Amino acid sequence: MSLRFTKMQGLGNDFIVFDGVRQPVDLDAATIRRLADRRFGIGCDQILLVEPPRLPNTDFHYRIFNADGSEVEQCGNGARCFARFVRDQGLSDQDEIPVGTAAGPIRLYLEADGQVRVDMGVPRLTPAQIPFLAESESVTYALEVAGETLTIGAVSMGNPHAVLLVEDVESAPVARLGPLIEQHPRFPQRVNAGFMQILTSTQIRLRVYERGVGETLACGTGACAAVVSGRLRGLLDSRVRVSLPGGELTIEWRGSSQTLWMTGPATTVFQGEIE
Ligand SMILES: N[C@@H](CCC[C@H](N)C(=O)O)C(=O)O
Repeated sequence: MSLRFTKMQGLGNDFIVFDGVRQPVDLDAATIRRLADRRFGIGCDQILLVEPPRLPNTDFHYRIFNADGSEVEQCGNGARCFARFVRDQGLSDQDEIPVGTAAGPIRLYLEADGQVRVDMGVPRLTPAQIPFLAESESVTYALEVAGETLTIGAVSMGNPHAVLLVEDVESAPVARLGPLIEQHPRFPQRVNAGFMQILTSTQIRLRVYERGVGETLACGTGACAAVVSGRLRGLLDSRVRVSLPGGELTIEWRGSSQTLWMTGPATTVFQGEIE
């Protein structure tokens, strides 16, 4: 089978994007792992698949696969690339694009300055929605990891996130704690682990160890979850600049039961065809 693809990136979080509207795309986990491999394949953190709509009042369905082959519910940097892709490929001529995901509908807005703004929906905080094993909902939880008690926030942006506060993001033990948190038995569907340094009430630094990938240069939903957790802890304002190793995002969230907005870039790197 020969497949046309586009390589894209949002803040260095990189994607292989397939148009599953105009060509049949049938991906199994082994094929995804092979395509995502940086030596034997094209290389990416996630594969994004554009499909015809499944949910009412949406124009497309957006599917996301991690480099380890697992299908996941949401991807923020991918959502911005998805918007740029459907416009550049002529699949849509709209500036506002409603899209269905496994986590529900989101809305993508192509801005005049080239940035993409995404209505990411309302963050989910109850343990069952994340999913996270806890007696009741709380702003922070104690999590035992390798003999240490960590204080984490737990947030779902459609996909699960644990958020830790650190003094200095550069020296944060992302490589040591990331995999242990990702696989922690209290997160039955595994989890993305964010390490957040608060600079001011309007600016944070963040590194994310992503479920199914490892540390990436940026995680859009991780940035959303960090701002939600920081705001619930009373440490952040409603509009926050998030500096990630690959660049910056702006996150806006007024508070509980409000929708969250993410704004940032989306870039095409190259196009190709693979057997
Ligand atoms: N890079 C993404 C998140 C991709 C999915 C994540 N690894 C998961 O398993 O939930 C983003 O930009 O949000």
